[in-house]
Amino acid sequence: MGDFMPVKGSDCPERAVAVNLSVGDASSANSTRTATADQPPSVSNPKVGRSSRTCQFGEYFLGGSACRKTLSRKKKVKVNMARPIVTMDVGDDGVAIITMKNPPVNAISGEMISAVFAKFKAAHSRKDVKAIVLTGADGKFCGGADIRGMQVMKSVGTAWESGVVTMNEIIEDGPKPAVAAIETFALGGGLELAMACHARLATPNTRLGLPELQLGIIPGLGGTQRLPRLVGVAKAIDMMLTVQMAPAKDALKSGLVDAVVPPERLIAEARKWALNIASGQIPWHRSLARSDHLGSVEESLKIIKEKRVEYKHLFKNVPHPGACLDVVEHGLIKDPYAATILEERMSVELQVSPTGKALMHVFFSERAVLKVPGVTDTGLKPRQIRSVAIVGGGLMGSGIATAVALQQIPVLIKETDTDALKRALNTVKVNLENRAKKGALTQQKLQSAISLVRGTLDYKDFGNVDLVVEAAFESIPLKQQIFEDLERYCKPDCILATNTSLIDIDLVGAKTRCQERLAGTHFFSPAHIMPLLELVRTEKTSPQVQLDLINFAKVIRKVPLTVNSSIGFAVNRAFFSYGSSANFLAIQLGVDPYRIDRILKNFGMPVGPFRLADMTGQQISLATNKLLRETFPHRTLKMSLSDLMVEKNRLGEKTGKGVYNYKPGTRKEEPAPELSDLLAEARKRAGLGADWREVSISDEEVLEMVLFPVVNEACRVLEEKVVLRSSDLDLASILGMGFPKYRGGIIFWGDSIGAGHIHSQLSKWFNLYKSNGIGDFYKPSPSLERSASSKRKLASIVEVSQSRL
Ligand SMILES: C[C@H](O)CC(=O)SCCNC(=O)CCNC(=O)[C@H](O)C(C)(C)COP(=O)(O)OP(=O)(O)OC[C@H]1O[C@@H](n2cnc3c(N)ncnc32)[C@H](O)[C@@H]1OP(=O)(O)O
Repeated sequence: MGDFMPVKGSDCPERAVAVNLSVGDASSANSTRTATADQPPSVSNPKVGRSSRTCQFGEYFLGGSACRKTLSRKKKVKVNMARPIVTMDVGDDGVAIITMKNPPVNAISGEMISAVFAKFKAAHSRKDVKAIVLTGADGKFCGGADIRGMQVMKSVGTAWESGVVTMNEIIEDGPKPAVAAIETFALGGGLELAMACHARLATPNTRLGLPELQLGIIPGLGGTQRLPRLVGVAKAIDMMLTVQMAPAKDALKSGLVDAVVPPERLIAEARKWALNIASGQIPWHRSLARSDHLGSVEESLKIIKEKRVEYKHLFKNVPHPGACLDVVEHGLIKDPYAATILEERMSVELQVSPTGKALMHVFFSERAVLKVPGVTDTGLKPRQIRSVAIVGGGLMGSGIATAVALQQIPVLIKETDTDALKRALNTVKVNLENRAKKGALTQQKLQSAISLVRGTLDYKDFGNVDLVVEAAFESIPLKQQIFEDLERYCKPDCILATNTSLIDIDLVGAKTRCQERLAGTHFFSPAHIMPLLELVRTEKTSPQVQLDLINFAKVIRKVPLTVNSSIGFAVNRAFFSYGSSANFLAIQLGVDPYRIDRILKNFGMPVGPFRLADMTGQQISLATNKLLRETFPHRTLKMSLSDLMVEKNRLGEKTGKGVYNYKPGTRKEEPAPELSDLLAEARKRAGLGADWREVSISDEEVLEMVLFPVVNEACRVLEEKVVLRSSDLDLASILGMGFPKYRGGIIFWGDSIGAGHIHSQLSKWFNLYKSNGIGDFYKPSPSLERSASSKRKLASIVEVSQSRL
């Protein structure tokens, strides 16, 4: 623990940035203070002091009037405008309890923080107050700054009005000790407030962290400076960069909290602690002044350098992790006080950056997807699924069984013969063991999970299961037969689901009577790893069954995406052109497939289209393509390269050869020397004669030619209301296809480019290549066309229609 070392901000000669301090209307903010610092480290496009509109501290957290005006113009943004309340009660013992209340998570708006500061000032000026306890209402401390407010913020502004200076002065440098009494969570700005207090007490169920980086920003209320000084540089960086939320007991161990106490004693203990600081029995720590967790500057810089290497993968295409480390470094080399001011500036700059906007959009998309009008808002209670049966133990079936067993739910796999059954059970066992090796479950849980997986060759064992997931081949007659059998053998309230990735559920269940308990559960491969689960409903699927499946998805740690039944559902439908457009570029235009993959990877996709086809299997890519060509004959391209690959038994990873070659026993791809011959043969078969010439095309256009058709089809998915809202499709593209999260999802990205540009490029390629026999592949969809001509966002194509559900 560091000794008490008063930090008087204005005494420090190094603080060079003039900061005009004025916080809202209610605070102490009439004072001005001059602080100094060197130039801020820059983020990708630093514009501090150059933007057009002033950002006031109150606006930053959605309290300012300008921000309210922005909101009232944007009526569609749903914001909780209930006024936050901050109360202060002074006890006979001389402790002022300041309580933040802003349901549901006590988020910090401008109004709220101004009120907190005002209460601190009031407590400081009252003679009967000896010490202060800061806490949150309703059993929660604070979930951080109000993200809605940050989301609608448009520009940084010219004149800077800092809030962190006020916080430093009023809380940390204030004349009376303050203790944070923390329950449930202290996150982001919440933890920053707590760290500015002189001690922190938490209940055992509390989680603490600075998760700002998940939003594309960095902490902005001193977190990058105080956290390293409380827990050490390495741990602080790990926590911020990996968005870790430390449980109370770990926080105690690392020094982030001073004591863990039961909830019923939290306030009483915090009062005592605060009084003991006031009376000098406990040291009066000011976090910014501490150095007991820091080594020498050289040691700290070495750690930062190593962390830049360790987390290199997080820095690709985004500015915020680098900015975070820059500010930490700045505070270690220079002055932590000045660094808090730089940190706050950069945090706000990042808030208006494309990455910030995209990641905040994803934050709310993740929450919106759980809300299904007519299902989750009806007061129905989900029924628990206590046992599951899977029909078919192939790659998907065994993956699904693994996902279920991982959560300690009994699972029964049905196969058609003993050998297939043995293979399936063994695959599940190996999957589970691999998860255990990665730390996902303990040895005890592993043994228990393995014991919960059983096999059968007979539907007679299905009598008691609550859910059946059919994971057989993609054959309509086969699936129809299975569902007839299931209806016969399963109990009357058993949910019957199919894992088809493409076929309309109505078609699968055409011969089934119990339509209300029929649904699709479309897992993505590998099913025990991929987080998305498309829950496909028909007109007849009952709300109860939908709710049960949403709940089941959460239990098995999947994100449930409700979609209306249609060919390919949301993800496969929107992305079916991903591979076929790449195929067209490679065969018809002569673009090197490896270059195409590289361009897509640089953009942020986990793998390019050719590597993806090798991964899923060329046969599967071909089968999917065939089905889609039957459904959308005018706009589905033939996958001539996949066709050839299958013919030559180059099925991808599993045969060690595909578009790439693979060393036996590895998944590491290498360029295949024979590819150019294969491409030549594919061209010949496509009727491209001796006069064929490759086309010179920029990387940017390659990227657009692969991804704009995806946006185009995604518009159709919205138009047809396959998904409930555009943010659902954004999330689906991220979780199902690995579309880069920091680009906000396929529609959000399309809107960031603009419907006009996408439309004009597609129209150009449509006219240029229509003679190549590719039909309407590049033709803009009517909804894209309308968005372009009306200059409306693509996201507005689908409106959530409660009445329809
Ligand atoms: C200056 C500072 O450094 C900047 C910051 O502080 S940025 C903010 C940093 N904080 C965060 O990133 C934490 C974000 N929130 C969370 O992780 C989780 O919401 C939580 C752990 C606090 C609570 O989780 P949980 O109980 O599961 O509730 P959850 O469903 O996530 O949230 C409840 C509601 O609160 C909203 N909410 C949560 N945190 C919010 C926040 N910081 N701002 C605005 N709304 C928030 C959610 O959108 C949701 O709204 P809805 O009911 O309309 O969908």
